[in-house]
Amino acid sequence: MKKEVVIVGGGPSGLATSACLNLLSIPNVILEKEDCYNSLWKKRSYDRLKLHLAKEFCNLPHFPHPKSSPTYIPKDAFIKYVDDYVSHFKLNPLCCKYVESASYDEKTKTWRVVSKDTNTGEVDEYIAKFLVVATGENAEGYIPDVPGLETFHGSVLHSSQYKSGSKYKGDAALVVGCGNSGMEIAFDLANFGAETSISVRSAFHVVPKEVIHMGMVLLKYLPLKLVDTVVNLFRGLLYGDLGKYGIYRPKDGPFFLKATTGRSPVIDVGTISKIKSGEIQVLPEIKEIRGSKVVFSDGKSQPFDAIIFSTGYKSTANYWLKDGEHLLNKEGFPKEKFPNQWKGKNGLYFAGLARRGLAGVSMDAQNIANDIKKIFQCCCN
Ligand SMILES: Cc1cc2nc3c(=O)[nH]c(=O)nc-3n(C[C@H](O)[C@H](O)[C@H](O)COP(=O)(O)OP(=O)(O)OC[C@H]3O[C@@H](n4cnc5c(N)ncnc54)[C@H](O)[C@@H]3O)c2cc1C
Ligand SMILES: NC(=O)C1=CN([C@@H]2O[C@H](COP(=O)(O)OP(=O)(O)OC[C@H]3O[C@@H](n4cnc5c(N)ncnc54)[C@H](OP(=O)(O)O)[C@@H]3O)[C@@H](O)[C@H]2O)C=CC1
Ligand SMILES: O=C(O)C(=O)Cc1c[nH]c2ccccc12
Repeated sequence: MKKEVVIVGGGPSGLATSACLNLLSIPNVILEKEDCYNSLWKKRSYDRLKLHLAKEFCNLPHFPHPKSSPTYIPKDAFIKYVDDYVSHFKLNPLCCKYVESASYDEKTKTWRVVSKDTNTGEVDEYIAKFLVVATGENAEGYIPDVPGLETFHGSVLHSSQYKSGSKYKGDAALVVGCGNSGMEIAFDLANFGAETSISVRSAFHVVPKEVIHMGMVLLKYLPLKLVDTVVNLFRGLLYGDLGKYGIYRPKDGPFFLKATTGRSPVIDVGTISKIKSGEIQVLPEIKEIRGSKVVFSDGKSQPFDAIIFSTGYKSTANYWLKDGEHLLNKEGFPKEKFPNQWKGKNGLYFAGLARRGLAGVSMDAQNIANDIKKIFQCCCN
């Protein structure tokens, strides 16, 4: 099948890019491997999830969140917002289309995209001038290779499979990893009456959402380092020194780290108060597993009924994008740094790989559509 633009991935990035292209009357198709679009939010996130950033920082292009919605939008309302986005822009993502490969043909100067229908096994081939990689930063859950994991007697899952703590009441549950997922899942488990522990490997920032909001607003007027100083001041006043609870702060500030490494500060949903009260136990790095016991880096061990690996995600763009090594690093992210990371070569684009959340998704979609429009006009005139 010949298409002008093939977009791989029907999450917010793919949908936003398609909407921007539709507005410029550029034909495009979205291929999504799951049986629904926006699958991360619909199928791979926990029940109590809310947007961590205020809604003004989470708009998709040309479609602000309704005035009536709360500042911090719950998961179901965000799913509805994306459903409304799809209806409003008359998007038509093709679901159950798993993209197996995409390669560039120098001779014809086109992309050849091969997809397989996950229901029928039918293979389709698309030939396109432009290819948009929109498979996301969170395409696959990552679980580290912990020695002895296969011997564990209890249940093991990744944070993307966790829904709620309701079935863990009374269980000893260990959360590994203290990013936003781990810290919120630990809070949820404790709320549902699990005996909860969290394993912490390195230093991280933890900040209340109101302080992050203040920081995001200040960033419009003040230099980043100054904003970090103000944020750290508030954080210190609100939490004090968390070192005695096993939580240490990185040397660089939260917004500096976000901008330079993409690592988000942890936005506290109440976990710190449960750590301070002893309801959640902080443990060091996990070293190995022996049956029901988990051994930590300080040599101590404890039995657990369940381990929830909240150890992050992997981009999978490298798996299916052939000869992408010169543009993608081995983690599957563009080598080019923000703000130039969205544009590849030969009509290749990356949407949603800037580590800047939904605001980054929105910028990428608009940049990509406008760039394609420019090239499209040149070719057609
Ligand atoms: C738990 C969680 C909470 C988050 N909360 C926020 C937040 O509050 N604010 C914020 O700004 N950001 C947040 N993020 C960041 C998140 O990355 C964005 O919200 C958003 O979902 C990114 O959209 P995306 O389309 O780039 O990626 P995704 O939503 O991951 O969509 C990618 C799509 O590509 C599909 N796909 C993958 N591989 C293939 C293939 N080979 N063939 C076909 N289809 C494929 C996937 O099935 C998926 O549907 C959160 C992330 C997580 C994990
Ligand atoms: N409501 C919201 O808005 C939410 C947003 N998110 C966002 O989704 C994205 C993914 O978040 P998340 O799922 O938390 O993943 P992250 O990548 O942010 O965090 C992963 C955590 O796992 C740790 N880790 C990784 N490998 C190991 C290992 N081998 N041993 C021990 N610890 C390890 C990391 O520690 P180390 O620093 O040492 O590598 C880190 O603490 C982020 O951008 C996050 O902000 C997530 C949840 C909710
Ligand atoms: O939820 C995330 O991880 C995001 O990437 C959203 C985001 C974009 N910029 C930020 C600055 C501080 C905290 C979160 C974000």
